[in-house]
Amino acid sequence: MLEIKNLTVGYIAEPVLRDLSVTFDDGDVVAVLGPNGCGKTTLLKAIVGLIPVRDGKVELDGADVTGGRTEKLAREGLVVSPEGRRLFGGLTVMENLRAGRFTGRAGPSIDDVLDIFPRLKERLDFKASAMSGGEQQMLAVARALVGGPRVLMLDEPSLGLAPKMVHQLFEVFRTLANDGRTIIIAEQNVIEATRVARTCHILTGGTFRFTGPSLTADDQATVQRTYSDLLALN
Ligand SMILES: Nc1ncnc2c1ncn2[C@@H]1O[C@H](COP(=O)(O)OP(=O)(O)OP(=O)(O)O)[C@@H](O)[C@H]1O
Repeated sequence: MLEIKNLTVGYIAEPVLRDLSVTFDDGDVVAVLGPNGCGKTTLLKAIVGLIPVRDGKVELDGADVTGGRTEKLAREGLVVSPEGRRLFGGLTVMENLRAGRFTGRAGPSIDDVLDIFPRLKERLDFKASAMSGGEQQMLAVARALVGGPRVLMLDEPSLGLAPKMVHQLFEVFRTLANDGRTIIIAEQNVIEATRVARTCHILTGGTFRFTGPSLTADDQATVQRTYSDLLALN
């Protein structure tokens, strides 16, 4: 279980996140929804120690991991697949996947992951930088998966993907959660995110303004309507 307690984070005087608290349960698929610049990336970065926490705590199974080293947290199972992919552009697909195993954690094998993304199987010797944006997105997720994450956080995974691919990728997230992983999807694509998530949080003004289930079509409509209403207010 990943718990965020009274988190305050910022870059300059004015914080981006203020006194934000949330619990991410094992095996849940969670959407963190919000408009450009609301702080979704900031939240994920703060969880994995990429930016300093001003106040509050990050706890993994009750242990305080606030401000931990990103690499060490990945070995403990907290992994972010960042927006903009951040792959090793000069390395091949296979080399990128091998690099993802640095965590030493048990998880899907490279072959397992290639079965999920057959497109990558056909491009194992391609340099990451020579692939399309969508293919790079798949590789970023695949590389995170071979690290055996317990909590996999994805920053805008739909970015640059064709709608059909977004749909397929989000179905993969649902499957991954079935074996106990927590999947946290930071997204602006509210329609796809609400379809796959079980819990949705809406982030505006530095904190979560709405939290709700996303299990039925009615729930999903409620989240989507609330999201539009909150955006209209800001
Ligand atoms: N390195 C930085 N230095 C100063 N301010 C920053 C920095 N990174 C982000 N910010 C600011 O923090 C706020 C939150 O940014 P963040 O990237 O977390 O938003 P986001 O919700 O992920 O947005 P998007 O959906 O556009 O990626 C924005 O106002 C942004 O300008």
